[in-house]
Amino acid sequence: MSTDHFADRLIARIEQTRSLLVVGLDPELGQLPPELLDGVDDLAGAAAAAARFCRAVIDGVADVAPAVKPQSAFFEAFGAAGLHALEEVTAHARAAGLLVIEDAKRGDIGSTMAAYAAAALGRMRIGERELPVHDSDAVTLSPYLGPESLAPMLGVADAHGKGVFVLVRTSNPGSARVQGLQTPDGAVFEHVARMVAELGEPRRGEHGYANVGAVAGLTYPDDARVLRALMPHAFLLVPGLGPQGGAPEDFPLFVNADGLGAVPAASRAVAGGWRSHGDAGGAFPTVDGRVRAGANAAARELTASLRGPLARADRWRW
Ligand SMILES: O=c1ccn([C@@H]2O[C@H](COP(=O)(O)O)[C@@H](O)[C@H]2O)c(=O)[nH]1
Repeated sequence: MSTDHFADRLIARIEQTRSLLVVGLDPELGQLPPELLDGVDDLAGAAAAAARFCRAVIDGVADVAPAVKPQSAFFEAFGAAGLHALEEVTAHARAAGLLVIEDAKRGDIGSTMAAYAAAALGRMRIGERELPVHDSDAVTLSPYLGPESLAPMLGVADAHGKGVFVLVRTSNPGSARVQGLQTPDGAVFEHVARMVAELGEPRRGEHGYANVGAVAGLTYPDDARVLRALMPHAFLLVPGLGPQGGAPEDFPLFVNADGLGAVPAASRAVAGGWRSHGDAGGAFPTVDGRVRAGANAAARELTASLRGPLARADRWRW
């Protein structure tokens, strides 16, 4: 059993790749180069094409990003073949050295969460044996069933060096309607942030960061300060770059003074790099090469766009 700590592993990868960028893998078929879908006419073929696309993206970003974030919905949409594709993509990313954050947004009563924990973080007990299942490094969780609903997932995370990211302030426009509701002690998302901090306090690694992180949308930069103050030791997973309109210049608001504590996540802006960056003078004759090169160039460009604003923290003067 690994006793490594998720946040320490994430920091090690950040230092190795000199990048904070988490690359989302959202293989919606419209995002794939059309050649990958030539002759595809069933779910198994579509799932295989999606997996091939994700493998090429992974190969393109393995040296320039610490982690990938497969969106499980896009894999589940292909049925059983999609689950197989998700496992294959996860294994490919881990073999390439990337951490894998499964974006599954799980949340249910405790007994069901134990099954979700086995499914996402990779251990299924059968009799005396504990068998590896789908081996992600972390998973996103919904907090709305309360802290005890998260306990089984945290138990598995603690035992196996894994992590969780709890939805606190999501990037979508409608999040304000629920998460932004005001109570006498602050907005609902502030209560959730306090819960994340409490759950994380006994779960801090060598670098001081907890294996309980939070999702905080880049599209709500005005809330970054309060979130950072309420959860100083949580890693924030910050989606919203690119098509959702989040501005790279706002990302430093989510980062701690040590230059750590937040990782931006971008899916379409990187995986879609084959459209804009992937054909440098026809240098990449294969579709896989084009996807790989496009993702690599887009990831480098996004990382560079964050580096300037981050330079105030010593760690990022690279
Ligand atoms: O608050 C949240 C939480 C999760 N997401 C997920 O991130 C990606 C976003 O894709 P982009 O192409 O980078 O916009 C997607 O899988 C969402 O489910 C989020 O956007 N916001």
